[in-house]
Amino acid sequence: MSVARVIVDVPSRETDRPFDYLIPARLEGWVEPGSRVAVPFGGRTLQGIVVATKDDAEVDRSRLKELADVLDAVPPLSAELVELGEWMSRRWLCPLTVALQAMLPAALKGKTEKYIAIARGAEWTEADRLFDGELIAALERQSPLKLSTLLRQFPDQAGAIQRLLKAGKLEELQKVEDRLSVRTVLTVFAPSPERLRAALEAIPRRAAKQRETIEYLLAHPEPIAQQQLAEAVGTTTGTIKALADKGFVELRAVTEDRDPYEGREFPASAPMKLTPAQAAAFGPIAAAVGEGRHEVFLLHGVTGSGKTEIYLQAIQRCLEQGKEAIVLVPEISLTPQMVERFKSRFGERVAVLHSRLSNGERYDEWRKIRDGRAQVAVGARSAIFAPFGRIGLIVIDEEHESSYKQEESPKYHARDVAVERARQHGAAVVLGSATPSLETYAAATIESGAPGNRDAAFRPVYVPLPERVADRPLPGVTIVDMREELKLGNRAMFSRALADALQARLDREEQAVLLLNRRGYSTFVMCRSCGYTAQCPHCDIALTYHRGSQNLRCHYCGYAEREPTECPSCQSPHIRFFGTGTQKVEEALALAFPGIRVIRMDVDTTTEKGSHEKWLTQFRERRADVLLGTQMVAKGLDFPHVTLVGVLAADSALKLPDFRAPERTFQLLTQVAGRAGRHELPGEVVIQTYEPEHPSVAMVERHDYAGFTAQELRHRRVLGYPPFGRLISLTLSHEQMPLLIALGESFAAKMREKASAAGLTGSFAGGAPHALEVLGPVPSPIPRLKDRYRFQCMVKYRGDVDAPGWVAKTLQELAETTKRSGVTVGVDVDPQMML
Ligand SMILES: Nc1ncnc2c1ncn2[C@@H]1O[C@H](COP(=O)(O)OP(=O)(O)OP(=O)(O)O)[C@@H](O)[C@H]1O
Ligand SMILES: [Zn+2]
Repeated sequence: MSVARVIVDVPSRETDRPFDYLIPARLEGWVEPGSRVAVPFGGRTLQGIVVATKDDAEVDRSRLKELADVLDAVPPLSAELVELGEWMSRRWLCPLTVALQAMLPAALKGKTEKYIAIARGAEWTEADRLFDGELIAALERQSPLKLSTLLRQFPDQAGAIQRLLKAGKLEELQKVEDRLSVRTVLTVFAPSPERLRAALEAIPRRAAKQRETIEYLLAHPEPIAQQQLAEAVGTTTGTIKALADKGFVELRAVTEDRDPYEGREFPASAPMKLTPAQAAAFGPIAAAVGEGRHEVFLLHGVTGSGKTEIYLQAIQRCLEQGKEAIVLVPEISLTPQMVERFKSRFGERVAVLHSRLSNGERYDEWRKIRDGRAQVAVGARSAIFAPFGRIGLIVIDEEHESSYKQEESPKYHARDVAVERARQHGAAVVLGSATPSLETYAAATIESGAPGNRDAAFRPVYVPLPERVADRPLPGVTIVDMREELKLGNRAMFSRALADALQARLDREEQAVLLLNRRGYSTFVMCRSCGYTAQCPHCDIALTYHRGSQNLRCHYCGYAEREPTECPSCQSPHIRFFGTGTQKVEEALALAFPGIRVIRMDVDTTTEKGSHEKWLTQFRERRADVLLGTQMVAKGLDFPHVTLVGVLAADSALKLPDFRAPERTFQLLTQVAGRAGRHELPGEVVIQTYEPEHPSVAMVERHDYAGFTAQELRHRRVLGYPPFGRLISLTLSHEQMPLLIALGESFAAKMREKASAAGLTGSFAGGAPHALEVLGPVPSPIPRLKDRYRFQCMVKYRGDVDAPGWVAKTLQELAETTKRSGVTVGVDVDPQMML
């Protein structure tokens, strides 16, 4: 008998190591790295993942427990993914189980369920039956029975169950339950023609329908769904069941994939002839894919330069090598239009993974990948864990998107995972963007690399694509200073330039996209008389006004209160809602342009499943003049009749206390501007702002990515921010502030000790090649959430410094103190959000 090393699904630092279990004889041969198992752990049964197996010669068998069960016929993870998980847990300082669980489809994240069973040898007395007869009868019919089901049937019997448990007549069991549901279809399997003919002999003449069914099967011998067969013959499923009961045909439940794109047609598309610029960019990528060589490319192509066609042809090349490809796109741009481009080219070979699928649908798509029925996985962030075994290419579209970073643990960045996974597979990586992140751009273009940026080995090959296809020009951009508008007496939401441009579109029956940049901007409530703003009583955050329910809500803790009619502080009735919501813009459009047809896309109008698709189809079919929305209208859309893009409040996110705010603003504006004039009709862009001279706005006018980046990189270099330094942030939270400050200070002190012990004496600002600095503890930008104070420490380092290792070690040294004080510690390595 051998031993399995299991990572048990308890996400804490203390249990973050493999535990050994004996593999009982009945499970021998079923257990390998990546298997999902149920194990006894601390008196409970829990789910775990096997990370290794070993011979029991090395261990003291008498001390080990046995595995309770293996949960899948085919292990959901592979040895390669288990190793990737180990790498992630070191890279982002998270427990291994957290990394491994992130790779499983939600349907496989088992939950432990309690079951009640009749204890072995239990004997019922008259009294038992008298008091608890129904309960006992239910268990006698089906034992074990889920506790939750039992309590649903007998809502007031919790006491009785307790009593019988204590008396040893019932026992409690634990099982790991999958939420996995497969759809099965009853399918008829016909035997050989000889046997069918024999059946015909045996069935009496009066059973006409049975005979017709057999005759039908003689003519159509392939397996057929029971329902479908009944319809074809013009009978009921009863007839078929009767045949199955007599053994004339076989009836089996067959698993069927749920196809989220069922009933949709994807007209086949042939590869396009690449433009010379595309061909030049494609060359080196195709070579690496063809040779099965690991190489990372930064495909820097302006909006509408035809990057997607390059992805498609690179994937083609990859499939020709008999390998598999993963394509990541931001969740928000996983629009039907994007999916269609892949499905049209590769048809059935494409599996799509995104969060708008149901758990069941996602599980089915995932199985297509694992079982080798799909070779291309298109999906959002977590699709990077697609269970392929022979990856030849990984594409990350819009590589600068912050949604590739997961904000909860494991706080991984899909781009980094992609590079590591591709390295293991000898696969090529294509990072595509019109506005690459400064980190990637610097790594690809700065001669010496950017010191301290991720790992030194990250040196993408720079592949530019500076022009749009077919010599189409980039759209002309007009920047409107809204302060000037105000001076001239225009108090409207739309500048004259934008209003004129919109009117021209209506006259010419062209279309417009309007972006309301609302990141960091909310509809809050303020008193005009005293300046009071409505705050959450539990968090240091302004409450947001919700027009639908007419209440004020906290987006962090869910607290809600009724909309005030007077100021709670000074009783003035002049309490107003501030901030421009998309609803307000919609109303203003209707007033200014009577009869205008507007589609509004924001969180409120896109909650329903399929709503994205519905709106975009309507817009594509030109059933609306304007597509108005938040960030979600900025990306990936390619509509021939859009000739105008308008941006309201371009600068609203610039004030956020985040050093990436200018970069994000520039990216968003450039991306949305890129939606205009992508086909024959030329495009125009109008950007309204209060800060026309800010580089994030001004450089968009000239489509000057290089200029913006050069300037921004100079700032970053001075401040030692990425890509010229790396960050690890530590967030501490607790109800009592002093505990936080004390723990934060111990952390900072211990980190500084380690730095000086390693001889890091040079200062960060002084430009030392290897340096480490600890900032804080200081209150977090949101200093209180859910009644808990929040403090943070920031570790800034560059060069050859093992800061993540030191942080891990320091947290270990402080584990006792942390546990005693009850302070919650969150670590974010290479954080993307500073809030
Ligand atoms: N070789 C080609 N010949 C003709 N048309 C092409 C070619 N390549 C791409 N196109 C067309 O050019 C348009 C823009 O291409 P695509 O959407 O791939 O650009 P992109 O670089 O991905 O843009 P963005 O980053 O803005 O999403 C599309 O309508 C596409 O069909
Ligand atoms: Zn709150």
